Amino acid sequence: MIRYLTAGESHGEALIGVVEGMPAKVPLTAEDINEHLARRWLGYGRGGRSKIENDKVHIYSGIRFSETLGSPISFRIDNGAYKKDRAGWPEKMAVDGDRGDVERVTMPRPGHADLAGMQKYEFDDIRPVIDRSSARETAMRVACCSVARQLLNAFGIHVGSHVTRIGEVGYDHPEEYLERRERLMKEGGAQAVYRAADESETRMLDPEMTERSIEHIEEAKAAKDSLGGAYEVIVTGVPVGLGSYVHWDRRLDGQLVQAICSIQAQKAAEVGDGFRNAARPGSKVHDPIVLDDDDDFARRTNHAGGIEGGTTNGMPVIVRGYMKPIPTLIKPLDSVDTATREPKPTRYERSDITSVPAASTVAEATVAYTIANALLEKFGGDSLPEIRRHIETHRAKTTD
Ligand SMILES: Cc1cc2nc3c(=O)[nH]c(=O)nc-3n(C[C@H](O)[C@H](O)[C@H](O)COP(=O)(O)O)c2cc1C
Ligand SMILES: C=C(O[C@@H]1CC(C(=O)O)=C[C@@H](OP(=O)(O)O)[C@H]1O)C(=O)O
Repeated sequence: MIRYLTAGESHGEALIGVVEGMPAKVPLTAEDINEHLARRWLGYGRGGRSKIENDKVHIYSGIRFSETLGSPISFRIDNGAYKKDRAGWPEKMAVDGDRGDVERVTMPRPGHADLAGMQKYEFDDIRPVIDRSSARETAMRVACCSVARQLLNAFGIHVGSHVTRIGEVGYDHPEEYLERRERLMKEGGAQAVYRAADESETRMLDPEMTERSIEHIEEAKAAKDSLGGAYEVIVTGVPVGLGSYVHWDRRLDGQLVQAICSIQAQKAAEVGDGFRNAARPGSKVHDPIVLDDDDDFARRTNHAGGIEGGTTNGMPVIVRGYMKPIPTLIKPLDSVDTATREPKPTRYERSDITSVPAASTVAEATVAYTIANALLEKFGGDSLPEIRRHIETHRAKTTD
């Protein structure tokens, strides 16, 4: 099993990550990771911080001559804001010494981790909560999960995503983007989907929807408000039989929903047409079993999102994520000063208007990690060649 840990405060010096359990001989370079770090900054609607950061990973261990060694892989990503912001972060986030005259933050923002976090850890200052709950952490998550993604790539399993909604602008039914998405998937799997989405400023597959979503973000900005949205993560090339129905925590659908909701501000997730299926009769939901041109089992449709009984059925895996609007608004919200208990409006310094395009790339990463572990659980081995032998034996069997 691959495990990872991230450490680091948003305005501290750097983010640190350690990935353990990665098999040996998987091709991996800093560039493979930096590509996805750059993609995480795509998307209209991000705030001032996006102009400051230039995320690049520094690899310390676990890789030699562009291949994994099977030993723990460790990374650092510097926080550009630490030095470039004029806020004095080296003093405010100092590891040594005492507080001195560093001011306490005492105005909690509704919707952020601020108040619950300070009550939980008994802080009289929100700063530590702001800094660790921040989605800045997702930069290191993307780095760690890109390692798992490399393992999947080696077996022709690809993960991609595209945004389906920003606030009020979005597709009402998957049919509206299905044709375009299917064509891309036929051409180049999930990779073709994410590359097409990356061309759009809001990571949408439809140019008209992109334009409308940009206008909507501008309207929200003018109204001093923020927006949420939705996206779809697709995995192509997935073998049959990952996950299981035999026990609750081995169900891959449950793990994938957690992979999405583990990301800051993601409040719902569905596998396949999950929400819509609840309102439809079984005859319009369950994907008919057919034989394809090679006499292999296939499905005529994919409302199940590639998973039945917690187990992959060979169709593309499809998971959708739903993000709430960003909690830091230019428009003040009602709150209470935790130091004086005086009701006061929140203060605004800097924030994204929306981060749905960024969240969709983080979701690719967490889904890749989940699928990579399911792959290792079934076909595990200590090196890429060993896993390949296990997969080939299985593929030969299932196509008999
Ligand atoms: C990529 C990304 C960027 C985000 N940017 C901001 C931001 O600029 N300002 C903000 O208040 N929240 C932002 N958030 C959301 C907060 O991190 C999140 O709402 C907060 O940690 C509380 O967690 P919860 O929403 O899961 O309850 C962002 C989330 C993601 C995924
Ligand atoms: C730094 C990132 O996102 C940050 C996530 C975030 C939050 O509250 O989650 C708040 C903002 O940070 P700041 O308050 O410094 O502007 C975002 O920019 C990033 O994605 O790398």
